[in-house]
Amino acid sequence: IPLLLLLKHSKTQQLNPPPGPPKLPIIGNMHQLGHSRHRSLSNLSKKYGPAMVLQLGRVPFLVVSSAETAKEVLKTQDLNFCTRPAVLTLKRLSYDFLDVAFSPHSEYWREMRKIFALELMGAKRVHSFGPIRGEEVANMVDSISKSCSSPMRPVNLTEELFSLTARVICRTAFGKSYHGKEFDRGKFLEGVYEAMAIMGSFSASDFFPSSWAASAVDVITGLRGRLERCFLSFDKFYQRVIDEHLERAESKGEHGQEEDIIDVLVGIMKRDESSPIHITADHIKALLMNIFMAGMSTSAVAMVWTMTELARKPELMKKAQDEIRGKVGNKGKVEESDLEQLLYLKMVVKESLRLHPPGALLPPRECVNHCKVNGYDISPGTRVVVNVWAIGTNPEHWENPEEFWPERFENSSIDYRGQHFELLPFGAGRRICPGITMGMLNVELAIANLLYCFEWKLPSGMNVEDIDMEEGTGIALRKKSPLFLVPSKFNCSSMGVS
Ligand code: HEM
Repeated sequence: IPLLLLLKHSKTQQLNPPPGPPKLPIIGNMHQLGHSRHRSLSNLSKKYGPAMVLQLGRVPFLVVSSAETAKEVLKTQDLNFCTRPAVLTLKRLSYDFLDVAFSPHSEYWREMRKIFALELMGAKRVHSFGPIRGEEVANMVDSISKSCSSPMRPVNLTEELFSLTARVICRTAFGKSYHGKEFDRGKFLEGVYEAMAIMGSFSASDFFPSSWAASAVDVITGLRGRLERCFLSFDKFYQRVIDEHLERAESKGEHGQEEDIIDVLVGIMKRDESSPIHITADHIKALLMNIFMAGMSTSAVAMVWTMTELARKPELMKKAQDEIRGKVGNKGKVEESDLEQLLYLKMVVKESLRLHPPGALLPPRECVNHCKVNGYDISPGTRVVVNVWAIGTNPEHWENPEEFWPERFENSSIDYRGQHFELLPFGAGRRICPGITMGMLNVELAIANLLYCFEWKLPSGMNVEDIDMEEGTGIALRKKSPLFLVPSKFNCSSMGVS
């Protein structure tokens, strides 16, 4: 035994772990995370480097803060880092990891991801949901137009944009005719926010795995109870919607409407004998959880930050409006087919995603095999967090990184689809977001119509410096306080096409 201990000791001595701040007993570096995790971690990385290690409770975390190191982890060694840790809160909400987003890397995940990326989020399917996006954006424009009748009345744009994405995603997932009973629209949205708050909250069991004391802490803080209530209300609701879709499929076969996401999944469930995975109601529920949690607030958060940055720079807003109005002319609305030619608008959205990535820290990955990153040894079981916000504002990659300056992309090929590691709002590698096309269509169409249909001013007495840029807490990096702006209707009929 002493010989074995000696061997083990000499082996650990040879390891070269990444640098990191000194840690306290038991909690490690937890006290250094602060209110704004991406900013605290970014500050620490300025001292300890782009690959630094932190100990949170019993769990070691590798924090990545430069494009080069992100490329190493997300591309060169992706296979070693593309599993997700088995986090307890996510286990319940993902039906024991039957989903895509939190399921560990395995043959099962590959099959489910294929279904998600090709059958639910493939280009053809996403475009088939175009009429839903168009109608719901028009409803938002109508709702805002009503406010224009009282001059200088501010509109809560945060509320309008969250409600827009909720309507689009609900209709895409559940279909046009669906009206909830247990979970009406307002309550459903509350449920989604509660689930996201739970996912973003501190669970002692995740940092002290297999500890009875940590489980007790989660019971005492009420986290376990909240999680169970949240899970049960979603479960009951999803079951009813799935049953309705099954009945509809039995009774009518073809019902003549455009297929919604549950129709597609119910179809796979029925034809599925030869497929490697037998899809059940629980698989459908787990995927619905992903669609609501990963798809809804990310798009809305991106829209709010884009309008906030434009409100702070009226000259850029005017430039974007001139482009849109010049290209779209007097059609009365921007359609999805117009978006391709709105190059400045695309740069504006890209710049907003650089400065305010909704996923400021990528969802954690876990190292599977011992390996080296930047010459440092990384042990299996180490969780890996990529600080997308720190990379997007790293002065080594970006000129004047704090400035909102869409023109920086004018002669640049940098794009957000996982090939340019200085810009990672959708992540990269095998785990890259499979909802990019749908997310970007939601964001660009909404912003284009807001800019085309209205002139926007700040509420009276307010200056651009007064716009509150504080970030909220939670799983998506949202603007903390709602954005209020004053709209006035723009006369689109006066426009010609340039
Ligand atoms: C602007 C909108 C969106 C943003 C900024 C965004 C961002 C992200 C990010 C950063 C990740 C993690 C990627 C990684 O770990 O490397 C992710 C994963 C994911 N996203 Fe999105 N997303 C958006 C829209 C959507 C939409 C509309 C859907 C589907 C309806 C979706 C579904 C997913 C799923 C299922 C995953 C997990 C992928 C996996 O682990 O294999 N996202 N997203």
